[in-house]
Amino acid sequence: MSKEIRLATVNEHNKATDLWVVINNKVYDVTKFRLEHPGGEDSLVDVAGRDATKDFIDVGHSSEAREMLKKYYIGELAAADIKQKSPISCRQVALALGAAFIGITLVYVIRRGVARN
Ligand code: HEM
Repeated sequence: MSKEIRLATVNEHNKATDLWVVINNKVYDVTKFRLEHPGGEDSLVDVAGRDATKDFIDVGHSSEAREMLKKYYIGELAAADIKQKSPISCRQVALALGAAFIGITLVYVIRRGVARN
């Protein structure tokens, strides 16, 4: 089993010469990579010791960049530090409301049609 790393531990590795980041609940040591990073050293130092998932995704990194991550993988973020997603997403609520609205409208239209005849 892969090693579980606490977020508090990741937070300690927050400088250029000791640089860990979390991306998609996986922990990476990019201390050496920072000097080779095509997006510059600073963008990595800015997120040192913390969750960089959003920053990494926002840049729109290539599949090559995502593939490179494997090289720097050191472990999984501890389960206790993983934010649980709400079981019901906003999208599901919107879909359910949309379906209910269409259903009610259909019943109304059909009933009016039946009443006319
Ligand atoms: C930690 C793992 C990371 C790896 C392995 C990585 C790798 C790369 C690679 C290979 C590129 C070249 C373009 C591409 O192939 O997409 C790139 C560009 C870039 N990266 Fe990263 N990156 C990482 C994290 C980050 C983070 C956390 C940020 C932002 C805070 C960032 C910001 C950028 C920027 C601004 C560019 C330049 C984009 C451009 O000029 O088009 N990267 N990165």
